[in-house]
Amino acid sequence: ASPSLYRQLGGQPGVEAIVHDFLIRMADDARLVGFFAHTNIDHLADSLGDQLCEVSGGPCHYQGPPMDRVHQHMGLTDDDFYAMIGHLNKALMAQGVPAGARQRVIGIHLAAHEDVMRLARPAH
Ligand code: HEM
Repeated sequence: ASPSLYRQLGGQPGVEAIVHDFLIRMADDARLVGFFAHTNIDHLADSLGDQLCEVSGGPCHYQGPPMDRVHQHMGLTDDDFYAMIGHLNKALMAQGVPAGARQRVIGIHLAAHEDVMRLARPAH
C-alpha cells in the first residue's frame, strides 16, 4: 500500500466515513447483523478504521488480535465473507472513492480471505 491509496480514500475523515457507511450496510443485512449481536460497535468502528488506514498506507496501527483469532468460532461461511465484501464495495462507491482505489481496497480484503476464514467456518 502506498500513501496515495490512503489519500484517495479521503484520509482519516474518508476512512471514518467509509467504515460508518459499511457498518450501516452490515446492520441492514438481516443475514449478517446477528454476528454482531454481542459486539461493541464503537470499538469495532475504531478497529476497522485503524486497519483500513494502515492497509491503505496511512499513519495508523491496528492493535487488535490477529484476524484468525478475531473470527474464530463465529461460524462464518464463504457466502458471509463475500456478502461482507459486497457491502464494503457499496460503501466505497457511496463515499465516492475512485474506481481504481476501490478495486485496490477490495483486493486487499479478498487477499485476507484465508486469514479471516481459517478458524471461522462452522463446525461440521
Ligand atoms: C476481509 C474480511 C474481514 C476483515 C478484514 C475483518 C476485520 C475485522 C476487524 C479488524 C475486527 C475488529 C477486531 C478487534 O478489534 O478486536 C473484526 C471484528 C469482527 N468481525 Fe470481521 N473482518 C472480516 C470479515 C468478517 C465477516 C465476513 C464477518 C461476518 C459477517 C465478520 C464479523 C466480525 C464480528 C462479529 C466482529 C466483532 C467481534 C467482537 O465483537 O469481538 N468479519 N473484523
